[in-house]
Amino acid sequence: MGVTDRLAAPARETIRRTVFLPSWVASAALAVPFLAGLSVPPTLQYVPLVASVLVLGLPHGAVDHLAVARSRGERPDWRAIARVFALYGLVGGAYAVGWFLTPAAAFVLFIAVTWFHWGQGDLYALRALADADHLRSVPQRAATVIVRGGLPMLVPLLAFPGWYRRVAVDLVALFAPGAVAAIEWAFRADVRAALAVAYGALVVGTLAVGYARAENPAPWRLDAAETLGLTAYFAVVPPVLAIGVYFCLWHSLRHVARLLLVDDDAVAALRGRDPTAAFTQFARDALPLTVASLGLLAGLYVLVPNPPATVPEWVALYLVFIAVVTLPHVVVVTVMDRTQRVWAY
Ligand SMILES: CC1=C(/C=C/C(C)=C/C=C/C(C)=C/C=O)C(C)(C)CCC1
Ligand SMILES: [Fe+2]
Repeated sequence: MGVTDRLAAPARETIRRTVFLPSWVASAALAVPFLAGLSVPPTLQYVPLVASVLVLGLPHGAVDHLAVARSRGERPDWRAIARVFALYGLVGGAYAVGWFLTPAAAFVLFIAVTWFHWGQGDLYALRALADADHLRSVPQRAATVIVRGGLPMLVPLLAFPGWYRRVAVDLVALFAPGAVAAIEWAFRADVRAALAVAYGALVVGTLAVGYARAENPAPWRLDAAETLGLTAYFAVVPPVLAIGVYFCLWHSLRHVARLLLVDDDAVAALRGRDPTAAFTQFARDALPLTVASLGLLAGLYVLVPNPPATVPEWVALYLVFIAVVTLPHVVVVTVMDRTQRVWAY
């Protein structure tokens, strides 16, 4: 792997301690009390998602304009930056129009894209940060992407269909209040049961093949423990809260680590065991476009037919905005996957 090769052992060790540990501690710290019957008022459950506007979540995509060039070992020049801006304008712009025209289909696409994207993020982390050697073939890696992405996108549908539906309604109702009718089928008990069986079989099958192919058992154990741990997490923690925390401390933190590892100044700081300096470097890079995003979010507020009034509706508007920027973000990350040889042998 390109990334692994460039990295001195101490830098990788620092990354693991600052990346894996917080995600495990946060998810366990939430799962255990909910397992014991804790309940949290609905409005409070939105806090992590709201925080993700500034803390890790939105900012993790705000350095996309620098990321591709850096992952190639180049300094981003204006041409490279302009290409990413054009990508965002074209792909994000087209998808934004799609939300206005067919909000229910746009919502389904949002779930599908996030499913793939959060899965691909975990595949990178397994290969580059956890040194997984058990994902030897493309089908195994594709299955891992589906398994990992399904944890935040499918398990909440199985465990909390009411919550899931409520969020879907909030998103599409910004554009067309009745539009959720088109996706009502997804919340039916028989559909969810079929999805649960198929997904369960895929999880077991993927982990079993990985076990058989693992030379080094430790990364496989990490993969299995994360997969089963997150299954429990998304099965017991209400989804808005669960996804809010996962978005910041799992997906985004891992992606920020990936970005640090292609930034020479940040790598130097990590080598010196100074993660704070490395993360400060990231914050500086991410600040301008995070602020610009808030301006675009305000623009979306003006444009939607039914502007938000309550916290859940504001979060719905934010999620639509996230959807629009996630599509080009996935293109950027997929290009990084290629340069960093995440799918190569
Ligand atoms: C909040 C929430 C949902 C959707 C969240 C999504 C889809 C978030 C995507 C975030 C992205 C793509 C971030 C960028 O990396 C569900 C599943 C409808 C269920 C209920 C709670
Ligand atoms: Fe991402």
